[in-house]
Amino acid sequence: MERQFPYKLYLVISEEACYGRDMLWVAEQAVKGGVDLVQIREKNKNYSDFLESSLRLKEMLDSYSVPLIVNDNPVVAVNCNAHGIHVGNSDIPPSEIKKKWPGCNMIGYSVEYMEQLSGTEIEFSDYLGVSPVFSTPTKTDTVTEWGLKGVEQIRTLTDKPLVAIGGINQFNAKQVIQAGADCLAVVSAICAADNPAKAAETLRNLIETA
Ligand SMILES: Cc1ncc(COP(=O)(O)OP(=O)(O)O)c(N)n1
Ligand SMILES: Cc1nc(C(=O)O)sc1CCOP(=O)(O)O
Ligand SMILES: [Mg+2]
Repeated sequence: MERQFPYKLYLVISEEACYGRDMLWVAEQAVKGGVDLVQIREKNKNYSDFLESSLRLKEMLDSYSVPLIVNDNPVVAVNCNAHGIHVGNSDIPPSEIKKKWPGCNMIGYSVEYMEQLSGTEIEFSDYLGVSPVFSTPTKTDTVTEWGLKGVEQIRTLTDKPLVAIGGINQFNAKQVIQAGADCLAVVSAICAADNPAKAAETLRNLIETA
C-alpha cells in the first residue's frame, strides 16, 4: 500500500509571495495555524541567498518538527539538510535525484501530463504534485488545468500520494480533498492573507472535515 503520507497542508513560500512581510514570520504563523510541510521556492534568488534563506527557514521549522522541502535545487537542498526536494518536468528528474542524493527523504514530482503516470519517473517519487488543479496567477507557465475531474481521474490511476496545487483556497479546499487529493499546497491563500495563522487554520479545518 503506497499512500503513507502524513502531511495535509503544504505551504509553498518565497520572499516575493510574502509582499514585504518577513518570510520566517509568515511561515511560523502558518505552522502555528496547521501547516505541516513547507517548501521554499525561490525562483529569482542567487545560490547563496537561496541557501541562506533555506538555512534560516530550516532552523525555525526544526523547532516545530516540520520538514522543509527545497524547490528545484538539489545543491541548496543538500547544503541546508532539507528533508527533500520538489522537481518538475524542466528540472533534474526524480531518478537522477535518487542517484545523486541517496539521503533524500522525499521527492515530489509535478504531474502536468497524463502520460507521466505511465512513465518510470513516478516510481522514484514520494508524492505527485497535481499541477495545477486550477490556473493561478502565482505560476503561469503551466500546461493542463486539471480541475476536480482531473484530480479524480489521476486518483484512479496511481496510489502515490497526491498533493494538489494551484488556485486552492478556502472556497474549493474541501472539494479538492473530496476529489482525491491527500494534501493541499498553497502559496497565496496563506502568504497573502492578512492573518496567515488564521488562514492556515481555516484550510486545515476544511481538510480535516472534508
Ligand atoms: C507541491 C508542488 N507541486 C508542484 C510544483 C511545481 O513544480 P514545477 O513544475 O517544477 O514548477 P516550479 O515550482 O519549479 O516553478 C511545486 N513547486 N510544488
Ligand atoms: C508553485 C506552484 N506550482 C504550481 C503548479 O501548477 O505546478 S501552481 C503553483 C503556485 C500556486 O500558488 P497559489 O496557491 O497562489 O495558486
Ligand atoms: Mg521546478
